[in-house]
Amino acid sequence: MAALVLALGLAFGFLCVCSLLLRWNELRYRRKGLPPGTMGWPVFGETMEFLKQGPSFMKNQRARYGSLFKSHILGCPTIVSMDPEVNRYVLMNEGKGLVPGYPQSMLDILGRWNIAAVHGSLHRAMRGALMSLIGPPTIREQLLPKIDEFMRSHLSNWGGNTIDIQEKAKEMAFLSSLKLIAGIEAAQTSEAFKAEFYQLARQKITCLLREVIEERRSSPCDHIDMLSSLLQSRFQLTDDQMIDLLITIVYSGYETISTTSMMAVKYLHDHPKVLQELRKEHLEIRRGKSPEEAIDWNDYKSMTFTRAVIYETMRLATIVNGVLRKTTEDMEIKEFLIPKGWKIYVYTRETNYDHFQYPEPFTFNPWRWKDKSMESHHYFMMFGGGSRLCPGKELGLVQMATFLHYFLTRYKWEETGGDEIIQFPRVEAPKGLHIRVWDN
Ligand code: HEM
Repeated sequence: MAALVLALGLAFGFLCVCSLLLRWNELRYRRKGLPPGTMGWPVFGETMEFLKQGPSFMKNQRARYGSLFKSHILGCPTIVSMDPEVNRYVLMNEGKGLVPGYPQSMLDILGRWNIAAVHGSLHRAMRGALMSLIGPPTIREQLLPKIDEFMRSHLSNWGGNTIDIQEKAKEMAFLSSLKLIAGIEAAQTSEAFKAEFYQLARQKITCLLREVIEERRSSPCDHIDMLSSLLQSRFQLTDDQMIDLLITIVYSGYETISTTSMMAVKYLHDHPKVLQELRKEHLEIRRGKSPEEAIDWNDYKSMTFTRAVIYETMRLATIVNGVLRKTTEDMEIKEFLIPKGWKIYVYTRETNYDHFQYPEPFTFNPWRWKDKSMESHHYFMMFGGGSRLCPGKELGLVQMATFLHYFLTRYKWEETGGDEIIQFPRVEAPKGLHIRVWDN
């Protein structure tokens, strides 16, 4: 009996302490004008709930507090915005007291000069340098032929095998960017990079890139790749800035491109009509070409259904949940006051499933993108917006379209079955996505 009373007493005491802590944390962040919401536990906030429940946590909070609410997630007091108007305002007004708000862990990998860590005139200069490396004119003249060559070789000899398409898509994204940035193709060098990259070993990647830069300076050969463009660029970046820019290119494209490509293969497998129409588009392009002939810019531009399939994949799978900003001064948004130093999570995921914007939002329907105005719609934020609109958008699309071109024209496939795909915090197949492939 005494033990029972003691246990009940302890449980009661524990509940009292918990509710006091929660109450204390709410009071700590109570400020006039803040949006409604809860702040969770001291230090940890609501991070556990957010990571465990993911999108449901966001939806529940929205149901209780509206599209703009406060929380404490990922170590910071944060305003979560699921309001498309506010999201657009935040993205379009970077200069007015808003800067990127990514965690230190990400900056540690990408470096202090990475484009997401710099603002103002330095950001404009880095962006100018980056666009000259990966903008549409460079893709057309220099990058597309290399991407074509890479995809042909990467997608060879798959027929008759069972492969993990998640792994192949990751290799595709990583190795193609190495080829584009510094012409790295030798298996030995790319394997060295891959090992460090997969372990997020920034220091070693920096050393490897520094060696490549030194070699390039001492070698008399003419190279045509991003590194040589940077070395001759009018933007005159320092070696450290160049290295951070190159690392950012590899990291930014890696997960986005590989995951979208894997999910496109998944959705195409599950939707034979879409697959049929897409294959028709690609066979039509091949019809006028010899097997060894590369695809060119006009071929890419004619891939309108492919573009629609890629957009629909990115929308339905939600490859990017949102972007983070930090306030550098107190600011007013929609009659609320956001204190200096708070994060704003521009959470765009739910916009992808908006019934008005995308009727039957949970159906995979690439035809909805045939209406070209969808891509320039105010609420289309899958590539961000404003002065930080993804500079790799076109390059990413070209890489994925070329990958699909060779995959569909060369092969047929079926899933071996049983592989699980999770959607949050990021889209992945924890044990891989295995497919049996045979020649077309
Ligand atoms: C499916 C492919 C891709 C998706 C969905 C995507 C998405 C995004 C989004 C949402 C942003 C905005 C981030 C923000 O506002 O804080 C962004 C920025 C960025 N992306 Fe992409 N991206 C893709 C491919 C690429 C590729 C291939 C590259 C590089 C080659 C790239 C490089 C960058 C860079 C450097 C930024 C930062 C721009 C800045 O801060 O000015 N992205 N991307």
